[in-house]
Amino acid sequence: MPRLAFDIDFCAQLPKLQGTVRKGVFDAWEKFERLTLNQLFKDPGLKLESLKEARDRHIRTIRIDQGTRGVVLAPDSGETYVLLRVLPHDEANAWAVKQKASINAVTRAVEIRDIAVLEELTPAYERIAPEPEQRLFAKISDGDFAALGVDGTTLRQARVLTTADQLEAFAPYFPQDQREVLEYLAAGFTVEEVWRDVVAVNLAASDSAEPVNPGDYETAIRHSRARIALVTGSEELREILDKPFAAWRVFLHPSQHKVAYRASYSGPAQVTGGPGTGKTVVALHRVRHLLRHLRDGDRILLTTYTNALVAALRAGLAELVDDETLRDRVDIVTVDAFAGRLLSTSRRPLRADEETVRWQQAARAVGATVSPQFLAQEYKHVVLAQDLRTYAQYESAERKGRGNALPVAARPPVWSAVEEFTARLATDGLRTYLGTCVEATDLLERTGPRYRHVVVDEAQDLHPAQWRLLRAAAPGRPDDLFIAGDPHQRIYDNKVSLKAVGIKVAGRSTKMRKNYRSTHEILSWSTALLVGRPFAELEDDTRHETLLGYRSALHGNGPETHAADTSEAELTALVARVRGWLDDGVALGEIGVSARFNRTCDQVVERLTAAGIPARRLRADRLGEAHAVSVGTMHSFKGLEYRCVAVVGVHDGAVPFPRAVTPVGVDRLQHEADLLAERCLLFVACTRARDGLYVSWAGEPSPFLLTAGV
Ligand SMILES: Nc1ncnc2c1ncn2[C@@H]1O[C@H](COP(=O)(O)OP(=O)(O)OP(=O)(O)O)[C@@H](O)[C@H]1O
Repeated sequence: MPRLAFDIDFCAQLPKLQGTVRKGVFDAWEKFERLTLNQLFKDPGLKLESLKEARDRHIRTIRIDQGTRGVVLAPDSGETYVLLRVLPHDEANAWAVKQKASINAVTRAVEIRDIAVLEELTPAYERIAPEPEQRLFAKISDGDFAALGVDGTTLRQARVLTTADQLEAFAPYFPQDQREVLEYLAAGFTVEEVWRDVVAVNLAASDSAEPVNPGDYETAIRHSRARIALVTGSEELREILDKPFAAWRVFLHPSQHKVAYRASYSGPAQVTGGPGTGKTVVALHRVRHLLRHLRDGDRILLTTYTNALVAALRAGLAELVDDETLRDRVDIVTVDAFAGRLLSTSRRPLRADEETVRWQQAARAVGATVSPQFLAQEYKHVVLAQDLRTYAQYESAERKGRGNALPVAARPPVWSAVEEFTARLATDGLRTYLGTCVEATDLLERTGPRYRHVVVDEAQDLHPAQWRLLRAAAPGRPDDLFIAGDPHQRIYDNKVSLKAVGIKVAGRSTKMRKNYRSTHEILSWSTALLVGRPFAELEDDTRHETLLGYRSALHGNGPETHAADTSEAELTALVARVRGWLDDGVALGEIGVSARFNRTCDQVVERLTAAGIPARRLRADRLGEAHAVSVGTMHSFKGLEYRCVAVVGVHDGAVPFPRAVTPVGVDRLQHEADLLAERCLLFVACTRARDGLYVSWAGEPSPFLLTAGV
């Protein structure tokens, strides 16, 4: 039976296609379902035409609606055709004649290349190329290229390239799998790494040891799951057409698929990766996989850091899992809310501003002479982090990672202050979030785990007390914990060795490298904010990594920066910028504005509203609001994304915010950690942007911006 499948590049076009064109696509798909190939070729409405000047006779066009044609891959063998692009009539023909389809000899997947453009570019580059040994791929042998699936034609073209910039110019025209191989090699990955991380993951889809049959497109299409969607029913197609941004539901990269749909992990598993590499997407698909195999009575906990992210995860899961009763078996809550629910306590959580006063009172009551800031940090980073319950334990505790010595003789008053602080909280009907986690963990350890699986997103900011709670929430069995996080986006100072909290992910940790969100320009600019900084890996504090090696497949404009003389002028410029985006067709709900302080956010809302641009403070219950610009603090932007993002108030004295940075004199290591958290905060805010990033300040720019070339 014939059928029409859909290429990922067609899906990328979807948001821009008009309703009549989408309907035309739907009608064409239906025809393929109803008619035989013979009938399809004769159908006067479909007009399945070959093109006279086509470089590849397998590339044809079909009628979508008046004036619009679809370009399809129409193989001789098999009955599956693939819709590659939908374009106005003349453009469709012009594009179609230049394309050539082939089957990758190693990955066995279908690839499309713009052979006409490649053949035109190659001689021009050859003329200006230096000696072969100075060219981009001089050190890679033909044999290695072949082993990675690079064919003779691509090899000849790749051999003329001298710089990564030249590769970028060629990239959109190269066949997809081969392009990825070239880009990773150019980024400095070894042949072995590219084989393991790029090629082998693609291979997983095919199990045959037979040589590839270059004419068997039917099989090759099945091996192209990462790029070609086979739609099984009209409902599924309607969903794809109606929810054009949800490409991640359909096209997982093989590396994502492998991690999310692995049948089982023998213990806790972890996925790491830079911003926008699809960690949340993988976590959601993992939940779908676990749901499919969940036994009666078992439940899943899907947890993250903020309420806004809870709302985003809930919306994401609803897109991925249609069955509501199945979805009801997943509890989606923040870790703190989970702890509070377990205890069903009526005690009120302590606000941050109340904490300092209470530490002051506790210190005074027991005659301790240390500062409230020191006590708060000692409680969080030593007492709660190491789960110390008695003075004897505290006396012998190592205080690793603290930058100030505390001789044993000085510890009794500190411990007394801690006891005083916690006792007063209890009498006053108050609690701290982390203290609640400790109590909830004790409860679970007495009464037993509540979930079969726990899936954690944005894991990098969790405190050891929160990790212990999650560890206790599921029994230590295969697939107990699935953890997604990025150490580069740590914006609260919780450095955790997972091993120390009883979670061993060694051998079950995967790193994602391909950024699906931001353009290459936004990603590299933002990365410059961090370059040269060592980051502890989540699972092992002794290993260090840099951000090098993350790549974005998308291109666009670079970030725009704006230096204003005054805050007033900065707000005026912001209004103009937002208006510019709106004029360019960006929807209100696709714009986010972020600042370091609540106060600035309020001013932004006020100014935008006064200018007639609807704007709202970001709230979990309003995520995805279509009719207003979202305005929120940098902290609240964690994990979210917008088509266009403005980060404002990035001036000296605000980022880093001096009050959030412990003075060197109080604790040298804490000072460094706090500075790094502030740097990461700016990085997180900037990497929320998909297509457009705008960064502004009044007066002197933040010193962090200087590393990004401002
Ligand atoms: N395979 C895919 N195909 C298409 N889009 C994808 C794919 N994977 C992820 N995306 C898109 O990329 C964007 C980033 O994904 P996601 O939020 O999962 O990344 P993340 O790694 O969790 O990001 P961050 O750490 O910055 O919060 C989203 O818009 C998502 O829909």
